Amino acid sequence: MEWVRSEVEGVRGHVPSNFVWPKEYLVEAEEELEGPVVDLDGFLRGEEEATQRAARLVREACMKHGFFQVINHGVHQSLIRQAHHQMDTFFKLPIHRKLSVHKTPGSVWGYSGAHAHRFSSKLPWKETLSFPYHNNTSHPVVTNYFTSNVGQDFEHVGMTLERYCGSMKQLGMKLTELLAISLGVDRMQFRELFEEGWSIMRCNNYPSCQEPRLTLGTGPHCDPTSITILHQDHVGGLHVFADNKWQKVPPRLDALVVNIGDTFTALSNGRYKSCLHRAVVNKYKERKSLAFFLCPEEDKLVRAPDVIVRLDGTKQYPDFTWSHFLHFTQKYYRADEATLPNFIKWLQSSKTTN
Ligand SMILES: C=C1C[C@]23C[C@H]1CC[C@H]2[C@]1(C)CCC[C@@](C)(C(=O)O)[C@H]1[C@@H]3C(=O)O
Ligand SMILES: O=C(O)CCC(=O)C(=O)O
Ligand SMILES: [Fe+2]
Repeated sequence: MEWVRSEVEGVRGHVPSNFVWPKEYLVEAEEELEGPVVDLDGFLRGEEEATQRAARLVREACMKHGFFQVINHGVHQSLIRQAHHQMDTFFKLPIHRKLSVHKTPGSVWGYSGAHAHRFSSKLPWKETLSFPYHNNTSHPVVTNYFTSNVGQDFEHVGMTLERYCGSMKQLGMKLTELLAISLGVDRMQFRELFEEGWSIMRCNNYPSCQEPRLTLGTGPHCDPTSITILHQDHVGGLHVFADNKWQKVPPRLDALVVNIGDTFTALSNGRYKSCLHRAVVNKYKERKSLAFFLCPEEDKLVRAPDVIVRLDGTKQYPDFTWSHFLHFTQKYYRADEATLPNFIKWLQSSKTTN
């Protein structure tokens, strides 16, 4: 509880009131989600039939709820294990060291305990560490992030997480191809937008909680980003809203969870749903997850391909840049289930007032 005590006063073994979520958020999930588990092996080997099969599954899942899992994804199991281990090394640090990389206002990067420095109610029962990733720089950005912000003794942690991010970026780029195929556009359609983009890597630690039914690890939201590739540990706690109810995503250590985010919804002209999801906590076990958010290059325009817009007959979203959207979520709006429509309204009203 050290991480909570450092941020919030008055912890007495119960859940402080700013961690208690209103009743309507606390509806439990009864069922397990039968989302598709897409085998990527044939697609990654360039086999045509397997690619078409994978694209069909992805298309169906993205139109329904924006969520699927992938197996045979090419990321070594041992790298995933090591990344989890190194994230633990960070979260086990004494609080004063974690706070030395505390997020600064308006920035996505750094350590955050329950986001208590940003919000005053509906606090999430988690601590997070977020850092940027880019593969085409002359220096190892993640390793440098750790050595210059956490300490020289974190070089090895940084190097492992750098390799993990490298694998995520590579897989993310392949997923943009599969998504393009599934939308019926050129498979390289989205490459240019994402290739040079900065991705967001976020490590999540959800401590066990005395009263897990009163709070949430991460409240209901759609990721504002484009494609999220998540690995959850064996504990379980990720829920997806599908068929009008919350459903549990049972952990599968060999699988990676893929979510469509708001920015990809805009790129698909609204055909693909941004996945509404949340994470719950439990009384006995802490839970960890690694979330890699693939983002477009900051100042390039996010706009659905003309072929799609022509076929659909209308353009659902105005053009915007990821840097503008990211700024909206860090300065003006706490990401939730309606971030994209509210961003569009904000964009349009700021155009008319200027
Ligand atoms: C652009 C972003 C905003 C958040 C971090 C990245 C990607 C996901 C977003 C987030 C996780 C969605 C749930 C709410 C949030 C506040 C959180 O609980 O962490 C979001 C992130 C954030 O603004 O820090
Ligand atoms: O921890 C999880 O399972 C989900 C985390 C999440 O949704 C996020 O970080 O955006
Ligand atoms: Fe999320």
